[in-house]
Amino acid sequence: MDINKKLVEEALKSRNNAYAPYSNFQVGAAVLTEDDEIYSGCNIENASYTPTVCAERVAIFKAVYDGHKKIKKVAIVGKLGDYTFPCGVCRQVIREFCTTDCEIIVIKNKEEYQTLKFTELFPHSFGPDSL
Ligand SMILES: O=c1ccn([C@H]2C[C@H](O)[C@@H](CO)O2)c(=O)[nH]1
Ligand SMILES: [Zn+2]
Repeated sequence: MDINKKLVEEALKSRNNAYAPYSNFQVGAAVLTEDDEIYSGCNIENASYTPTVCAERVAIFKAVYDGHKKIKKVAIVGKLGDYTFPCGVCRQVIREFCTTDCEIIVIKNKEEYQTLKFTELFPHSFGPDSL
């Protein structure tokens, strides 16, 4: 199966695991590491609100914990039928671990998704090489 399609399916599946009783906005994400492993995540909210973690960061942190520090694709699905783009905090976290040609896949549903370059989404960023 086409890898983008596989990431779309994993993100959609992960969305079902969202813990989002406060916003009722369920999000799923799937990332592809440089060595072709897939890690997925969902958003996990909190009664105190600020500890909430987005789906993208859950997926990325799982990958990094397992030793995969380079990510070449990130797929995201929020409200079905709409494109959901990563929030600012997640863009910065993606920036930390992305490859130079990293792609973002935003998903409307199983059949409709679009791909964009991460640098298009987050130009002029501050990253590890800025220090
Ligand atoms: O790209 C996004 C945008 C929002 N959220 C989550 C955070 C919160 O739980 C809910 C509403 O903002 O959606 C994500 O997981 N990823
Ligand atoms: Zn986020």
